[in-house]
Amino acid sequence: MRLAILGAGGHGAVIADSAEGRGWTVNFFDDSRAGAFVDWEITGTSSQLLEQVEHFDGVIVGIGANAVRLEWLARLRDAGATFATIIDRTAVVSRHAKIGQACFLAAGSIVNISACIEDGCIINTGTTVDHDCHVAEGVHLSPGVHLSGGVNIGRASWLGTGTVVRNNITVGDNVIAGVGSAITKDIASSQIVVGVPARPFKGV
Ligand SMILES: CC(=O)SCCNC(=O)CCNC(=O)[C@H](O)C(C)(C)COP(=O)(O)OP(=O)(O)OC[C@H]1O[C@@H](n2cnc3c(N)ncnc32)[C@H](O)[C@@H]1OP(=O)(O)O
Repeated sequence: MRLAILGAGGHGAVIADSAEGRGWTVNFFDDSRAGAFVDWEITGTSSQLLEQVEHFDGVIVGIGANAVRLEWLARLRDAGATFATIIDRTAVVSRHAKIGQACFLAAGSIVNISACIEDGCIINTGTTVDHDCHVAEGVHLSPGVHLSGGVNIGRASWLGTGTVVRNNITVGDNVIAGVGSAITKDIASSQIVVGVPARPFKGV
């Protein structure tokens, strides 16, 4: 099975590592580097991937930035890509959970019963998504995030490393939660929050 990963960076390499553990042969495409990359050779650019997309059994975008990842997923879908969801062999996913297309579930992640992960999400290392959660498309749950039961995370939101969320909370679209946040109340869309409990981020 041939996998194309768009984006030869740290996140792409983590996906490749998990994908090989699942029997995929990895091909990287990237616009800003060529030649050798970790244990692989970069096959070509994003334009070349768009031209060759039908030659791959699966395609995934290895770009952490949510808006950029979603934009590329749309372009690849229009080009006729078949998306792959890569679930590391050490991840635990309930057979009663729903996982969308072009998602990555990293090592040690857990998705429990009746959870729903929409397309293009990253459930990063050691992150847990408990029962009845809904994670909208293009969300990134960074390493060590813990969603209690019944949590809703809106489109393209990014929860930083170690964020924890109380049960039955709704986080809007395009929210950023800084590392170590504890989200105890609903968060409106397009907010940046940090802290314990999480409050609006004032910046510098
Ligand atoms: C495998 C992977 O690596 S996946 C990627 C995981 N990465 C993450 O989770 C990173 C998430 N990003 C963050 O937490 C960032 O700090 C952000 C988005 C909240 C803020 O970033 P910036 O706007 O660049 O803020 P900056 O770093 O300049 O910090 C400004 C101030 O806020 C403080 N601050 C930054 N983040 C936090 C936080 N999470 N909690 C409390 N305070 C914070 C800083 O200490 C600094 O305080 P100071 O002015 O007293 O020195």
